[in-house]
Amino acid sequence: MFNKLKAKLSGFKDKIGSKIDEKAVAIEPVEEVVESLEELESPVEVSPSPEEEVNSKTELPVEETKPVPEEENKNNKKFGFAQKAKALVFEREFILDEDDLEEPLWDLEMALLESDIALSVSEAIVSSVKGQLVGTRRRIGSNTGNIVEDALKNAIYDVMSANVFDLDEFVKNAEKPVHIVFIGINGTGKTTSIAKLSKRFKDQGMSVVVAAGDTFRAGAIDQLAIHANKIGVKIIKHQEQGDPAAVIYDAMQHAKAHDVDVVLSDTAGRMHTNINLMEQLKKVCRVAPPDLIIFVDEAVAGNDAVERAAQFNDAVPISGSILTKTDADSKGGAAISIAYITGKPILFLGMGQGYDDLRKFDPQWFVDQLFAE
Ligand SMILES: Nc1nc2c(ncn2[C@@H]2O[C@H](COP(=O)(O)OP(=O)(O)OP(=O)(O)O)[C@@H](O)[C@H]2O)c(=O)[nH]1
Repeated sequence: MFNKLKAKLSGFKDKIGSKIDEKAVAIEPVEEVVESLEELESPVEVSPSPEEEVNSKTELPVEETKPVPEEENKNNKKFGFAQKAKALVFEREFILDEDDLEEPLWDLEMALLESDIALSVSEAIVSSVKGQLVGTRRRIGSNTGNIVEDALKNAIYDVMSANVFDLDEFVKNAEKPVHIVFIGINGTGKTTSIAKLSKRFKDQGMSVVVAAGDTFRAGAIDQLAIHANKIGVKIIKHQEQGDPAAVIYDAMQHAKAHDVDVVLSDTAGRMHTNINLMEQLKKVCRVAPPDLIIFVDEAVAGNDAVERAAQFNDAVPISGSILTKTDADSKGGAAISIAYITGKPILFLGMGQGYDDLRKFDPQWFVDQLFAE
């Protein structure tokens, strides 16, 4: 999972590491300067501490303070510089500045874009990483990997954690029946995700009905019926080519009459650009108002999935997304971008074809996966 993206992020860490090594080597000559300054220095008085200065000022009238001879003042300055340089070198620290980061950050942005992360999201990540690293003091020879990794983790976590909410908790606490409508294009795993969630809610002790609202594609009703049968939940269905709003309305009536907890409504796959089908979706939402609308798309579609999510969200405001086929996704771009672009959270990740291959989305878990050995 996300192997290509993992390799790219690790490349960025290495690049910053080499920058730091270069800078460490460049600092070495300063040590020689310090040594030669030390040879030059004649013993001089150390400048008084601020406390001594205050005391001396209170003890002596201002006019009695003697001016420091010019030669002695020079030595003091020299001494001050030598002290500072010594501190710099002996503590062997330096500060990362914008110049150090310019090239690696450019490479990072390219790597993120190549991983199908949307432009605005890549920019947000790069700007956050930059903000965290510029001005960071580093001890030469210390482990730089951690600060770079932490900066990347924070930046990715921030863009992925938009309005996170817990679907299980929502369903548990909402007035029943809870109605959830699933939308998206053909073949991305909508029906399979409905089946997975049916099992999840059933395993939590809730009663579930599925509504065969995809009356458009031949075989879609049978496909859902097979899943419902395997999982042991009721299906409400009409004839193919029937009105999806009518099927879903019936499913809600059935749920109310039989105290069913959750109604999961399938809908026909449709392109976000198909105005008639999008109008049909709005009708479904008017006739049987959903508590939640979940957009389903496949992670492997990358930027396309993110653009579709944004356009569906404009037509019927989605509550969140399920990204399927993450088990086959090496780039991770859709997963990283979708919540930031839509402002709606990822709810679950589909991670295989089995009913239990559904993972509740946790941005921290995702970010940790990206940096796992
Ligand atoms: N590897 C993998 N395959 C998945 C996942 N989710 C769904 N699939 C497979 O993707 C294919 C399409 O899934 P469906 O659930 O039929 O897709 P759909 O969106 O309902 O398609 P339509 O009925 O055409 O609208 C099936 O072969 C599923 O088994 C997943 O998380 N990982």
